[in-house]
Amino acid sequence: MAPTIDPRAAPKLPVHDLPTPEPESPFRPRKPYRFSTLCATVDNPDMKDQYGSSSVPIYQTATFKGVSGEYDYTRSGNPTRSHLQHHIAKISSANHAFTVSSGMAALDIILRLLKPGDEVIAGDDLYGGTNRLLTYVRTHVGVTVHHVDTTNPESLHPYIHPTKTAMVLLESPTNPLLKIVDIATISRDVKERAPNAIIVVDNTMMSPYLQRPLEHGVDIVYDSATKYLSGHHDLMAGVVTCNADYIAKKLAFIINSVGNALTPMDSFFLLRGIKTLAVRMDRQQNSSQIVAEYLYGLGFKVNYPGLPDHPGREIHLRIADGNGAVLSFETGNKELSEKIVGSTRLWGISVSFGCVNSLINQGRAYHLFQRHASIDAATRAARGLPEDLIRLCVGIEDPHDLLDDLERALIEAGAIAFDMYQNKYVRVPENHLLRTAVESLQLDGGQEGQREWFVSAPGKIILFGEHAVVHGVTAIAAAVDLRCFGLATPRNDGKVSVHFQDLGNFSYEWDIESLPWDAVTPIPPGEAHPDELDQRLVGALNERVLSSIENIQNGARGATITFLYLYMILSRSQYKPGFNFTSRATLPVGAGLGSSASFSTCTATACLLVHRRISVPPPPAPTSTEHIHVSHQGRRAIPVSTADEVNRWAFVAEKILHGNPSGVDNSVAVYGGALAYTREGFGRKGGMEAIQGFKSLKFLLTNSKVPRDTKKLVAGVSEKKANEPELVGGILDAIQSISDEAKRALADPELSRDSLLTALSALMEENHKHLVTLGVSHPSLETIREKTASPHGLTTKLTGAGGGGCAVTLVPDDFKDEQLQDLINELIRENFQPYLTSVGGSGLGILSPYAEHRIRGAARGSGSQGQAGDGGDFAQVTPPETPTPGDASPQFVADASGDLEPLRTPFLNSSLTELPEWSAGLGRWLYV
Ligand SMILES: Nc1ncnc2c1ncn2[C@@H]1O[C@H](COP(=O)(O)OP(=O)(O)O)[C@@H](O)[C@H]1O
Ligand SMILES: C[C@@](O)(CCOP(=O)(O)O)CC(=O)O
Repeated sequence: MAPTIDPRAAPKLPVHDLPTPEPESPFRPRKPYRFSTLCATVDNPDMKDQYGSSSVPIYQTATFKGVSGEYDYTRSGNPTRSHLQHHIAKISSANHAFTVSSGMAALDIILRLLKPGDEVIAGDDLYGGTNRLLTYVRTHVGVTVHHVDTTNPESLHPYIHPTKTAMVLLESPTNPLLKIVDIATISRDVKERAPNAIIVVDNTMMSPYLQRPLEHGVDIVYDSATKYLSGHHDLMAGVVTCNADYIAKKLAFIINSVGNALTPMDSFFLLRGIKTLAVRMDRQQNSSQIVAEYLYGLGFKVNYPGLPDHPGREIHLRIADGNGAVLSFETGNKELSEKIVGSTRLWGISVSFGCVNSLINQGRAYHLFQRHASIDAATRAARGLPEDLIRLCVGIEDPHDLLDDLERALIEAGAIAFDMYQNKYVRVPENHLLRTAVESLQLDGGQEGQREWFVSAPGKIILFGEHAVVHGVTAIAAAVDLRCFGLATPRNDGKVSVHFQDLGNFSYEWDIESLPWDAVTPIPPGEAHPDELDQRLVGALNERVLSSIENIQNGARGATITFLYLYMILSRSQYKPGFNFTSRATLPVGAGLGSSASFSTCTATACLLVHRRISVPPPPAPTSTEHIHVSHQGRRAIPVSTADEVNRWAFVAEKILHGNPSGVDNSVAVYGGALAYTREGFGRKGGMEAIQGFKSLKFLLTNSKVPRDTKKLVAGVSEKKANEPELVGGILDAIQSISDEAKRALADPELSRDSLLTALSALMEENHKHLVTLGVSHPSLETIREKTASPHGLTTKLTGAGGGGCAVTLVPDDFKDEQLQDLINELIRENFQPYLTSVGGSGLGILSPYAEHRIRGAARGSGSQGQAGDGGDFAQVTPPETPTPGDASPQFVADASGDLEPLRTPFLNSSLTELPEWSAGLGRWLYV
């Protein structure tokens, strides 16, 4: 999308006296400088600096000595302010300029020209502050105010009185609806009918660069210089300009009497800001055009004069030189608008506009920030200020980043979704039911019945805070490049089945109707699961479903109950789809790397998808503006609301497997990256915070291969806490300080890499000792610590629940590859299982269900086909133990239709080393 505004094409070049180049020859007329040159050139021949300073000095003084000088008292005059006012007059085509303490102060000075009995005609889409002051003047001064639709010049005619009409207040474009007012025609009409009326224009939205109303017959122009003129939201100022000497005299008298002229310091800063007005505005309005066209292309109602069908565009083109950098759009739904505004990151939620940073706000934000607080709801409605209106004030950031951020917010809020037929994002219909219908139509191709869903989620390492996190302490954890995969394959024979290849190849199937439906209270879509598990359902599953399976091991029992619990509680009475759920992981199971959470996340996602309680918009397909979407290539294509829903249900699954989980593991499995996680309800502020700076760290994970049970270890620590509250309380506090310190160190840009690694090593050492005191270490873990410490000098701590499982070793940047290989070999000789892993990668992934995103034929084979996927950093030293391949247990019966499912066979057949690459090669993965 090319910017459509070329500032050089601006047709009008105002003629200014100062400064102008000398004529090139007596025959060639003087050529006026262009606007940006005028802006940057602060030059007043009548006020040459005694030292030739290039920047106007700040005369920070209240008084001036002597009796004959030009200045005596800063309220009445100050050299810094004089320079500024001269400069503003020059760029505004004005004979006179005044600067006061704010935009409202400027209007106040102007309104003081009125006297009792006067009549004012004003627009009906005015800034709330203007409205408030007008109301005050009306009630306290005895002035009559007529609000009319100034977009139609004729609507003023009935109110123009030859003698009584004293002032006409206009603004174009209006804020925030960007309505265009023909200030030239209105000025002419008013002058013809009421020659003494003063026509005033608020020019803040345009600035003198884009519009100089004095050139169109207006008498007074005012600007809130807090906006574009200064440009950085670092000062408040107002500007008043005019041509007529008699008006200027009155204004000067009022400003001096009131005493609100701009201070020397603010005058200096405003003068500095003005020098860059043109360049800022060029960039801001070019980006605005791009943003406006993007939103318009999505089908939103967009208010921006740069759009071809904007009402009054012809008039605007006549009176202005550009379209400005404020636009607004409507979503059709107030709550949706609130979500969009709340989901942006780069666009700041703030009042005002004209700053180099982009801002966003909306109906409710107007109330919150009192932007339009002085217009009550009824008046707002009457004046057509829609509650769902979102105003965008575009700054100088890279427009691609602005679009990226806006697009992500629109996706997250559910305002746009991918349309596979058009191969692009489109606006989602306002009606949610309709939206869901469209999604299911898109996903199912209009057919009833199921499709295959392939999902995956990462394991995690906890660097600091395991166990303590269960009791409300902050843990610091990150996703690892080892994942669990889950495949839901439809069945048409009224059965549901599971196949857990990593758990002794366990598989089983049930007639759906034979499940204990009498023991379940399904939770309707949109409702949350209660904090406590439904023990009636857990009991029924254990006693009536699992008891008939012979020799089922604990791991498979837990996984089966987890699956069936979610399957049943998420069902709706009429809709109990049959399918097989198969899981496999490149993660070692039960080793402290969060296999249970990644399994829980896959199970929850599969059940939610199959029950149609979540759906996925595919990522944008390649377009000519590819660079704009670069951050969405497969990533962040799953809306946060969907991720939140999965996370809630993955936590329920973790409760079934773990008893009392903290929620850190499933949060990492769903959101990926690295987080500081604090559980709610323990006095500290709960929640998650993304942690940067983790991804570049290198870790060696070593599986001790000693099996252990997280549920028992977590319960053991709780028991110790109950028996020895002081000891455990002290340890919890100490671990909290460790996590806090680690967080600080990771976020500290000043800290050198060496110091960071040293700090993290020391904190890991300390955290491990506390875990030893809590009784969750194991001799095998201590052996790994010794082997890595001597002679290699590396720091190792247990990670996860301990009691065996895994240890994590921080590998410094300068640690030699050969030495690392020696260490790895030594650990393998000791019968440990090392993995070199990168951290901080993607969270939940769903293979795009859209045919366009699948690679044909990829499912049939296994191994390295298609492009490498997200697991690119994966560097497994030795594959984790491959579960013994065996035949499916006798109970397992393939799909009754006899069809070979497209993905299931290759999924089961690919080796663990091939699995990441094979799955990545199937097509496009969508990530949280
Ligand atoms: N790939 C998988 N397939 C089925 N169940 C799994 C899988 N991975 C983990 N689980 C479930 O999670 C349990 C392991 O949980 P846990 O002891 O907490 O280990 P971890 O530390 O790896 O999370 C297993 O016994 C099983 O019930
Ligand atoms: C011990 C704990 O902090 C982490 C458990 O991790 P894992 O099950 O060992 O992967 C428990 C929890 O946070 O739920």
